[in-house]
Amino acid sequence: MDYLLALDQGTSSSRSILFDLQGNIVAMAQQEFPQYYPQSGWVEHEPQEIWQSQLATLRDVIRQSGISPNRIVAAGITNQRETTLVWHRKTGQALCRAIVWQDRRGEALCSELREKGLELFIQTRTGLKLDAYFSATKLSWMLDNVPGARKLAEQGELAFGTVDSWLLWQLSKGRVHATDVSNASRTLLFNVRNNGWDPELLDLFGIPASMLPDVLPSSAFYGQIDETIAGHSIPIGGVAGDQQSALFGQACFQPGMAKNTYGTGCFALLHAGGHFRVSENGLLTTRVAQHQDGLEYALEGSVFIGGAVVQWLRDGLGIIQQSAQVQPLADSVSDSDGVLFVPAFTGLGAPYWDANARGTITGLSRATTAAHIARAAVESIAYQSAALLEAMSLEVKADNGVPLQELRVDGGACVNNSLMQFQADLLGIPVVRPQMIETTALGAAYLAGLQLGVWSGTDELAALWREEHRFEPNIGRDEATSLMEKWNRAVRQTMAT
Ligand SMILES: Nc1ncnc2c1ncn2[C@@H]1O[C@H](COP(=O)(O)OP(=O)(O)O)[C@@H](O)[C@H]1O
Ligand SMILES: O=P(O)(O)OC[C@H](O)CO
Repeated sequence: MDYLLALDQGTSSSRSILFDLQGNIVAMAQQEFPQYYPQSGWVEHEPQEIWQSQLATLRDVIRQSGISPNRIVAAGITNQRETTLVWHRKTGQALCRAIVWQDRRGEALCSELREKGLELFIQTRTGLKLDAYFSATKLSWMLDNVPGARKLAEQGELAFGTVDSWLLWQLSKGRVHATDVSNASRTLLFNVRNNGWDPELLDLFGIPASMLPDVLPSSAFYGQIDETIAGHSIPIGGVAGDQQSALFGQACFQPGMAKNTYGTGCFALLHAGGHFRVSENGLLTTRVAQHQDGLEYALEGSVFIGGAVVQWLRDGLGIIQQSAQVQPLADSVSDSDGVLFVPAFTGLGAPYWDANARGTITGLSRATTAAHIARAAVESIAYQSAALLEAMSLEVKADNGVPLQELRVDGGACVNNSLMQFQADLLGIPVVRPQMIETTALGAAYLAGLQLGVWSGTDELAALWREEHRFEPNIGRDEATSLMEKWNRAVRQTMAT
């Protein structure tokens, strides 16, 4: 029996998972690492802590499994996206801490460019909104603020990368400086329609082309994990950003197929085939993980506070002690008795895009209990996702694309059956949970396995996908519409505050 290794470098922890060739988990190791918040709106990671935690889990998973590393056919990398790193080519030393995707310090440059009317120009090339979320303004900030950085960059001495590139550099002992299309398409520097770094965008953000990694398809030969790392060299056959990797791991290979990941936030991606859209509903167009020739896109939208609302019930309100307790508490009442909870703690993402909105709980009465608030909190995850997916459906319908048939789900909060049922009720389509919910890591393993010839194509992968539970809509469309109207009214109140 042979194995595939997935390295999953997330925002709060690094994980390594060993899969067998049927896509079953054989062993898993995880390590959290520190987050740094040097000032309001700033979020940083220490590059060495990212690498050392990933390395520790890689070694740990191999040790735990008792498998000889020469039986690992290939490794795949998947990662938190947009987070920006720069290092010295000669020494491999990081220039400064990584600027994390949540960091807002690039906002000043974004508004400058917005004032110059460049938003649409950028969106038609990248598919993205001009926002500090993406890598370009983070990289530009480093070049302007770390003493001597711009000069070194212009002399070709610095390398830029997202987290995948940083890991590739470390794993290959400085031999590989590369990224994949799904990660490149989150930088605001990559022209997703002609598949290359865009000279005009580089000019706009002041980025020297010599810093950039080579861009490869997501399933490709990236080089070897150096033999000193695991005792045997292992080919790296796949790289993808975590949300695109989850879309791949969910076997959403055809237009109209979609997944929603219910983690701290929620990330919904709808496969859009070869159709590039400039969204008018605040959605992003991004490249899917690429395993063959041709350009394929996904529509993407995110909910900032998803499962995190449950953490707030635990840490902020103290009405539960553990996340899992939310379900029995919420299920102890038959409905939220008119309570609506809009958890706009950090503003609202797609389709509302209001950075200044703040959370509200409406409809409180003397009869309201902690259970009603818990129920409203759980329902808010489904309401926000439904609004997002509705915007996606409208967008697809407007240009006769393939409509959403069902929603595949994963992420830590998808274990909540009541949440999944309510999601199906609101959407009016089945919500389907697979047996394997570690789809992010699985996607990276699939991409690597395809490259090494473990599978001949995506049909074989689609056959490995197994349904665990299907939640069919239980309410009429009129009732769902009326619920969404009430929700949207509550959202408007939030935006007015
Ligand atoms: N039973 C549950 N119902 C709703 N949310 C839950 C439940 N169990 C865990 N969560 C939430 O799921 C999130 C964890 O999911 P996970 O996929 O591990 O997140 P991430 O990858 O973003 O760290 C947490 O925000 C937690 O509050
Ligand atoms: O690391 P996660 O799972 O929080 O995902 C982060 C996303 O890739 C950000 O775009």
